[in-house]
Amino acid sequence: MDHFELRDGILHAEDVPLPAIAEAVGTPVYVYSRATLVRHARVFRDGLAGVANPHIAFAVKANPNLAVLKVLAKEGFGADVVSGGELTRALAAGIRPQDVVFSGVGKTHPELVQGIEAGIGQFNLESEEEGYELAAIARRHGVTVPCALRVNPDVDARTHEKISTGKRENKFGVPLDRAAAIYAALAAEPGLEMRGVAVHIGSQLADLEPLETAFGKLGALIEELRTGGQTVTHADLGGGLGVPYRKHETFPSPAEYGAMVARVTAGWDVQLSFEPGRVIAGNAGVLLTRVVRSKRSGNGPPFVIVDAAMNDLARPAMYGAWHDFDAVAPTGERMTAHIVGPICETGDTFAMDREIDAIGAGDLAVFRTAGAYGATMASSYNSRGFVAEVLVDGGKFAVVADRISPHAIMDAERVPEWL
Ligand SMILES: Cc1ncc(COP(=O)(O)O)c(C=O)c1O
Ligand SMILES: N[C@@H](CCCC[NH3+])C(=O)O
Repeated sequence: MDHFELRDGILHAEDVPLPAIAEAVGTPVYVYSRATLVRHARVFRDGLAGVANPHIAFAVKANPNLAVLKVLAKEGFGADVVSGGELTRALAAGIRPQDVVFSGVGKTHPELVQGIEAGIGQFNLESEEEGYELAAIARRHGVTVPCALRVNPDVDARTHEKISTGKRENKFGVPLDRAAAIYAALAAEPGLEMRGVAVHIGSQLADLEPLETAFGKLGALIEELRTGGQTVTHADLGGGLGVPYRKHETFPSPAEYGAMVARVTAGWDVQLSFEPGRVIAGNAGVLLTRVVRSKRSGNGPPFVIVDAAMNDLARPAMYGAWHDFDAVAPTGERMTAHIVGPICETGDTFAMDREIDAIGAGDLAVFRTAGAYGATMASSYNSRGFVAEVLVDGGKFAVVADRISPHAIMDAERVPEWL
């Protein structure tokens, strides 16, 4: 359930008719619902009722917009960040440094320094090498930094191969069979406080079993570490819970997920952290677009050319992902069409042979489930600029990211005088 519904035949975001946003801000534009973000945050937290004192860190990569982060900060969420830029955003949005977890395989030296200087809550180390580098920086700063070791459990998350992170061949974490030795080696380093373990096996997970398998392996590792004399007080279970992209699809609920977590982790005696992204933000946003024109295509269905493109919403082009497409003012008529953007690539295709609301030039429509991995993956390809973002709250709305024009991008470019 989300807050994007028809009222008197017009699609609204909460109490705001989408045509009002299109008129004020133009299209394409991402539209987020504050009420949906808040509801998802609470449903996720409530789902963890069986877990003592869970720490929930929103995966900033899913939607790093400052206003979105602030909504979640107000819900008591921390942040899972994977770059200095995300760290800066999380702090700017009011998330306390101690509630920030820093993940990522390629944290650079300046990013490690930034994390230390900000006093973040935990570094999730993804390699032994990173651990030694962080330890050296920590010693230079005269501090001891809290760390968890991310392990690669070699579990197939059964999701799209490009967003699977927990198979042996993926770049993430350290191999489970070396984890205890690496943990012990890093725990001996002055400057590091090895306090826990972390796992994240992938995104858009449709079933709980791979997660349960991964968590089971993590539990066994905790036991092994403790038997070996190590201290383990924290475990980070990552994110990954999938969301429906098509009407009538069902996914495990946060409550089912939480019940599984409570069962599997009973007796671990650690503080658990979570890094949900998509499940919080995905269905809290749509990409509002306008049909530029329809074009006949031989004997086949017409091409409905919209003003949004793969540079604004990359998921269909990148992963062949499905996003429901609905007219803002549906007439009840249906048609079959190919939905494409204006970019000069065949890959700029949102859907082929899709049955959709009958729609034509000038009409508004939305791509649903665009609140996660939408605007954040945008580019300015074909010199289209960067898409704008709007946050709705009841009957009001605000632009929370300006549209960045091709002019503004050009302003950052220089032609050397010798040319
Ligand atoms: C380390 C880490 N944590 C959390 C997430 C968030 O995942 P999701 O948006 O699937 O919940 C990701 C992305 O998959 C990730 O790489
Ligand atoms: N960008 C991906 C998710 C990546 C998750 C990264 N940890 C998507 O749109 O589905």
